[in-house]
Amino acid sequence: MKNLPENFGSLVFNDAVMRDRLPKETYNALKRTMEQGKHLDPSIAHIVANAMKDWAVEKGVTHFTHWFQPMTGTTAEKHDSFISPVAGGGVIMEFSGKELIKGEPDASSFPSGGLRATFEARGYTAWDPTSYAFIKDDTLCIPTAFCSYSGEALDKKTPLLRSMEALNRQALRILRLFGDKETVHVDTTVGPEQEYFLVDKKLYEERKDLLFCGRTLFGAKPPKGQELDDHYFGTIKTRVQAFMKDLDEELWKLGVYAKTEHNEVAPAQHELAPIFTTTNIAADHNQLTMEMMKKVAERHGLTCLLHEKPFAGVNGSGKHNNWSISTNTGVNLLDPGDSPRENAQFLLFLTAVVKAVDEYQDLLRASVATAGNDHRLGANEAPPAIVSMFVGDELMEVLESIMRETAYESKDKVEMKVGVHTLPRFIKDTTDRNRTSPFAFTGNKFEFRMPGSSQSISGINIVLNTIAAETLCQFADVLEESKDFTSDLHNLVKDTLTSHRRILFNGNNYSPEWVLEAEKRGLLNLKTTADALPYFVHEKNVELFVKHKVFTAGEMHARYEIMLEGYCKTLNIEALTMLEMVKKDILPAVSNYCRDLTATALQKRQLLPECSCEVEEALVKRLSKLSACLYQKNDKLEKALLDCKAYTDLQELANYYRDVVLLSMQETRTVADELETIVGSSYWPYPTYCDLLFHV
Ligand SMILES: NC(=O)CC[C@H](N)C(=O)O
Repeated sequence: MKNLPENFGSLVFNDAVMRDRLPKETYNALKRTMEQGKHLDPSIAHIVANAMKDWAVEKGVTHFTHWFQPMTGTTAEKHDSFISPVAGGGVIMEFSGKELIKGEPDASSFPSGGLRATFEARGYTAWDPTSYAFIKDDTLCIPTAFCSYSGEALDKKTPLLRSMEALNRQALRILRLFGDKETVHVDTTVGPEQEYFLVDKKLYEERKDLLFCGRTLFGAKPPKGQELDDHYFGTIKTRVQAFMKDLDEELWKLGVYAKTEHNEVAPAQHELAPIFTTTNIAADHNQLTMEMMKKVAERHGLTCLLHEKPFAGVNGSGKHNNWSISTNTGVNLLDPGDSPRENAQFLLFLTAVVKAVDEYQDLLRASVATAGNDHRLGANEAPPAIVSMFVGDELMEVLESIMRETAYESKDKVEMKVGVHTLPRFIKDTTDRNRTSPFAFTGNKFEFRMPGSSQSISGINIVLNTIAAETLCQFADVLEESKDFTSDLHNLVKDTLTSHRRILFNGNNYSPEWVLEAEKRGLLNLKTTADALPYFVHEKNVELFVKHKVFTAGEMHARYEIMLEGYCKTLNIEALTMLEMVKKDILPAVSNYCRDLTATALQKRQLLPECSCEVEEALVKRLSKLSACLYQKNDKLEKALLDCKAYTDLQELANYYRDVVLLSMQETRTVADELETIVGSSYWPYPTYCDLLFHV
């Protein structure tokens, strides 16, 4: 792209465009709404809408859409053209303030967890002025929140905005205690690292499992996997490089700060990391990034797989959520700073997060619970299902010295007093990394490594923002009553860290010893989605979200139901795909191979009766045995699926899928994968792992 700075955000109705095209008062009013969350005066909406339309039409746009994020995890849009008939049979292009502010898509066909009955179709989309409008596929897209007629959130954006507001309220209370009078707004920021696989589109289309499920349900291990670590940061192949270049350009035009791209550990796996930005914008941008990855891949004859575990035996894909808290004046509140005051404030925020992660480990686990992520967590470089927090050895030593009130083992052996002493400089520059940790402090932010690659980041950040808001709120309640701030602050940090020390773990999260140790510490180990989701609606968690006005109890129960249903439906589709692949493709392929082997042996005998047919005989015998076994396993899976009908309770059904259906699928796969290693290549009905992973 020529002249990148000039073309960056060329498809976004951003600040520069608004300043240029809006009357001064309108611009200022809109800015106040964006920066301070102030209510938008409807009278200015019309002026904004008109300016947006003129700008878009100049760029060849004919349609607009409210762009929203229903509970499907993807985005939704309904296109309307700008045309409005005029006398004489012509049209003019129009876009009203009303159309900008509010849309009325049919809400009944989106998951609502019982919040909407099918006949109650009405739902509303409402403009989110904090995220810029943009042009995609010649359509003006207005980022919007989506709610039901009675106001319940039916999307991921509404509660995300509410959670950001909750955190803002509580963080400001803390800042005031430290004498900060300037900050008017506190936001969380996120930089989500997006992992993905690229496979050849033609090969992809030959596999029903990839088409229907986004992951391979079968596939024997290829002779080479990722054991040589030669793909990680390796030279990028020409075709992939061309894809990345195109992708960057598309994203830059949309104002997405695409920054780092590299090969990941598994063959055919890659990563894109953007520069961090305000959380709701980061969430919108991540959705756009995933959409663009898929679209741009198509142009290059590739398919982008965003599933958490498309291939067994190699790394899965995560979305590491780099989360921080910062003020409107640009101060990162998770940066230790240099003075005792900054350090004290940092330690208080850090402690709030430690307490939040410990007390709400169940919610964090539930926020990343999907059928796809179950395959990833705890395997091949992904963190395990046990939530713990890494702070690095140096910071841990400081925290220990605060907890024990003993001297910190530095040159001058100081006893660390919060608010009095200065943190050692290297805390700020820490470069420690712990790839096995689910939640790692990385110098000035937290990297939550559990989220799956296909997930919207909204859900996890709703949880992060709200749990941090809660612990900050508790701290503010105590400190606002304090008569001796420094001493009370020190004690608060010390006592809180001591009570929540169990969540801090710097070691290897993969070791079997950690599982036992974590159990001793009383940490949860929720291995599957079916285990984790019920925690979402535990009393303390419902209380939390209701208290901070992020969810109503009804909205939470609806979401629990949607997530459970999603889990069951995903497994059902996977099991049905498996049945079909075995019956229609794998068994017939084995049969064809056997038939040819038999014919060869018979013909050989006819030609030369004394000639050995040992190979054909041995193969036919082995294949017949294995295919009979596959037939039985498939039958068992089919019966297991039929038995699902007996369950009317959704949680029980999810448990059944976890305990019976998944197990049965695994048994089927084992036999089929063994067959794949024996059947001749030209007979096998699908491209193999070898083809998929090494042929881009
Ligand atoms: N290099 C890495 O950070 C690997 C991460 C791994 N792919 C995951 O699933 O989280």
